[in-house]
Amino acid sequence: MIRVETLKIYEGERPLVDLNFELKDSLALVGQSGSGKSLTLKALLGMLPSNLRSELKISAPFGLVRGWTLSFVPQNPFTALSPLTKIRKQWFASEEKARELFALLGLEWSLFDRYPPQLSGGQLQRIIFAVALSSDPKLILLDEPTTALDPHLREEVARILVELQKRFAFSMLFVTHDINLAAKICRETLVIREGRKVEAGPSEVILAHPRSDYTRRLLEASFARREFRR
Ligand SMILES: Nc1ncnc2c1ncn2[C@@H]1O[C@H](COP(=O)(O)OP(=O)(O)OP(=O)(O)O)[C@@H](O)[C@H]1O
Repeated sequence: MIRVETLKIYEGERPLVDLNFELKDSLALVGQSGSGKSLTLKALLGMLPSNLRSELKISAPFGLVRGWTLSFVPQNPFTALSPLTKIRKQWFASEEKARELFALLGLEWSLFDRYPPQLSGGQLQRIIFAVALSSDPKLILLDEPTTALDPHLREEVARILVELQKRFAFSMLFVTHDINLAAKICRETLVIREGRKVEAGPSEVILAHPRSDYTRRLLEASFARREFRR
C-alpha cells in the first residue's frame, strides 16, 4: 500500500492543494476542472511549475523513481510521441519487451516501425500504455487518458486498463472528471474540490450513495455526457 501522508501545493502562501490518501491497487481522483487533479499528478511526478512549491510525504514499500518504478500516461496520445520519429526510436526498453507488450495489447508488430501520425488514436493509446509498462512500474499515474478518444474507444481503453492491471499488478492513480468512468476502472474513488477531499471510498458506494451535492453534480454531468453521446 502506498500512503500519501502529505501532499500540499502552494502558490506563495496560498494553498492550492492539501490532500492525503491511501492507494491500494487502484484509486480514481475525480473532480471538476480546476479542482487540482493535474497539479496532484505533477507533484507526485516531481514536475510542478516553478512558481509553485510543494510538501510531499509518501510512504511506500518501494522507492518511487520516475521512468522506472513510477510511470505516467498523459492525456493526449496524439501529442505524447514525437511525430517525426518512428516508434522504434522512441522505445527505451528491449525489443523483446516491445514484442511481448505489443502482442498483449493486440498491436500488430509492424506498427513498431511506423511514425505516430500513421497510427489511429486507439493504436497510439495502446502504444503509450506499452511505453508506460515497459519499465515494469509499480505505480502508474494516468491523466484522463481517454479524453482525446472517441466514446467507443474510451470503453475499450477502460477494459484494457483493467486487464493490464490484473496481469501486471501495478497500482494506479487515475485522474478524471468522469465519475462513472472512474468507477469502471478503479476500485476506490477520491472526490476532490478546490484541492481538498470531498469524499472517498469504494467506487460503487460513492456512485450509489454520494454524500455531497458536489459528487451528485459530478454524477449528473457524467450521465448528461453519456446521453449526449448517444
Ligand atoms: N502554475 C500555476 N500557478 C498558479 N496556479 C495554478 C498553476 N497551475 C494550476 N493552477 C491553479 O490550480 C488549480 C488546480 O489546477 P489543476 O490544473 O490541477 O486542475 P485540474 O483539476 O487538473 O483541471 P482540469 O480538469 O481542467 O485539467 C486551478 O485553480 C488552477 O488555476
